[in-house]
Formats: sequence, C-alpha cells, structure tokens
Amino acid sequence: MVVSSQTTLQNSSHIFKTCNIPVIDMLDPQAKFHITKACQEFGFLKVVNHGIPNETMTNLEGDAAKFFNLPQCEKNKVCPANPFGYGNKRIGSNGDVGWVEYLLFTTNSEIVSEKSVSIPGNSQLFWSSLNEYVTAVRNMACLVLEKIADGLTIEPKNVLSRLLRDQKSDSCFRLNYYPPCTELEALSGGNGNLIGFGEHTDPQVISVIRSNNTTGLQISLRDGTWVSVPPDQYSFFIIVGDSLQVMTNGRFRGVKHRVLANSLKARLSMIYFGGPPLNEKIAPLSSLMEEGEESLYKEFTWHEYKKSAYKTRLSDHRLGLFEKKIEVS
Ligand SMILES: C=C1C[C@]23C[C@@]1(O)CC[C@H]2[C@@]12CC[C@H](O)[C@@](C)(C(=O)O1)[C@H]2[C@@H]3C(=O)O
Ligand SMILES: O=C(O)CCC(=O)C(=O)O
Ligand SMILES: [Fe+2]
Repeated sequence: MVVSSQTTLQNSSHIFKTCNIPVIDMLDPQAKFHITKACQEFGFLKVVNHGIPNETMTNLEGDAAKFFNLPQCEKNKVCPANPFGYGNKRIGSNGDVGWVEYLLFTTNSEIVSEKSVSIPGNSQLFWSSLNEYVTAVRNMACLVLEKIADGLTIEPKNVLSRLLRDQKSDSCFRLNYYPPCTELEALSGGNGNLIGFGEHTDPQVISVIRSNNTTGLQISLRDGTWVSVPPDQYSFFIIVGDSLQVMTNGRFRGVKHRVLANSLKARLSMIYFGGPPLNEKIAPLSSLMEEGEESLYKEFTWHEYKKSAYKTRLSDHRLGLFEKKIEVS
C-alpha cells in the first residue's frame, strides 16, 4: 500500500492539513489486506488501477456540468429533491443547508431509473453516460467488498457484494455541484470555512466518490481533527458507511466527512451509495464474530435504519439509537 504524503492544501485563502490517506492499487496481490487495514484505521481509502476508463468519468462529468450550468429556471423544472430530484442548498428535509446543488437518483442493481428524475435537454445521452458510470462503479465497489471479505477471511466471498448486486438493492447516486463562492469570506463569518456539505457519515454499506480536480472534501480522523483530501480526478475514494460498521461489529468505522466550498473553482462530485435491499437484516456477520463476542448493536433492517436516518440532521450520530447500552458492573 502506498500512503499519500502529509502536506498542506490551499483552499482559496486557507491552508489545510492533509493526511496520509491509504492508496490502494487494485492490481496489488496484497490489496485485500491493505483495504481491510484502511477500513479499520480510517474508514476511508483511495483506489488506483481500478480499470474504469477515464472516458466513463469525463462523459458523465461533462453532462453533469452542462446540467448545472443551465439557467436556474431550467434546473427548477426538475422535480424538487424529496429525497430524489434536484436540490439547491437544502439537504434532506430536516433543516440542513450547504453551498451545493445536486441531483439525487435511486438505483437498484441494474439501472438508474429515468422515471425517478426527468432531466431537461438531450436526456438520452445523459442517461446513457449515467448508467454506464454507475454500472462500472458498482462493479468496482463489489470488487472492493469481495476483497474485504477475503481480507477478513470470511465466507462466502460475496457475503457483502451480494447486497449491492441484489435486484432489490436500495442504492442511490448523487451528482453534487459546488459553485465557486465569490463572497466566501463574508458568508463564512470571516473564518473562510463555508460549508458545502455538512459533516456526516453515510448510512449505506459503502460509498464511492469521484470528483473533478477541486479541493473541498475533508475527513475526520479518530482524534476528531479534520484533514483535507487532495483531489484526484483519475481515482476513486471509498467511504465505509454505517451499515458496514455494524456488519463488522465496529471493526470498521463509518468515517465522518464534509465538503468545504471554494471561492475560485467549482467542485463537481459523483457519488454512488451502495445499499442493501430494504428487508435485509443489518447485523454483525456471523462468520466474523469470535466466540463469545456480542453484537454492539440492536437488530434492525435496512428499511428501519433508513427510515430513522432520514429523520435526522446531517451531523447527528444516527447509529446511536441502535447501539446496545453496555452494562457497567
Ligand atoms: C439530512 C439528511 C440528508 C440525508 C438524509 C438525512 O436526513 C440524513 C442522511 C443524509 C444522507 C447522507 C449520505 C447521502 O448523501 C444521502 C443521500 C443519504 O443516504 O443519507 C443523504 C440524505 C439526503 O441527501 O437525502
Ligand atoms: O460531494 C462530495 O464530494 C461528498 C458529498 C457527500 O459526502 C455526500 O453526498 O454524501
Ligand atoms: Fe457523504
């Protein structure tokens, strides 16, 4: 595993610390061990040599940029996000706001449904680049999950990836556009940190982020410090979600992350959130549990967790409601 070096990143007028983010070469025969270690330590990693053609990413990026650059009145024709559709500054339905516009789509194991959100313009091309991208990224997410099963020496190898491949997989896909903010200093109250997308963990199993070459993404380390992730348009970033934290009984951690707005450049990110079918029980994998080990979590289905999660604010500790209280004698 290569570890990206520690340095500083300039975001508009501010300098942020970056950290040693694990970089996984998917062609490395040891990748399964490196991925597993990164999920335990950070809940976050970068994937290189993933085999997804650059064109698959740039085609969708181009189509998404075309959409976000349309006049506001055109974008407003898309159904307002609830949760699927077009959103502008408001995130979710519980009062969160950010310097971001987005399109949120539902997807199962096959396609991103055109019925969920209708896009103005030459939408046929948009849907074909969207579906090509999501298919490629889902396959890569499944490969990562298979390497995790291998790294943890659990059987069967598809114990995690089957959730994303299931026809009823409740996954979603998001295009986030963070316009450059010319009044960043004023809007941030003078501290230069304007929230694009507030701190949160992702509720699903695994998320895959690809962005253009604009800074903004930050992750929180175990000690609570925020570090900037240097952008890399050719690679993917993997995020461990709350559900994978539960399935590994806390061995992996769902990483807190956020995006800060930039005063000079637009950030465009595309995120696949791999989720299980609604009726799937989310519980520690039996093949992983050691003798006498107890689950740290109450039993729940993905449907129950999602219903509860969507009532929370972004920064809430969503898993808190499902953690078992440890008896102190
Ligand atoms: C404030 C919210 C937005 C969110 C639903 C929620 O009530 C809490 C979780 C949020 C989140 C974070 C990861 C993904 O971006 C997302 C689509 C998801 O599944 O959970 C968003 C939700 C959203 O934007 O609707
Ligand atoms: O836009 C990004 O880079 C990350 C956004 C994010 O974390 C999310 O949409 O859940
Ligand atoms: Fe996220």
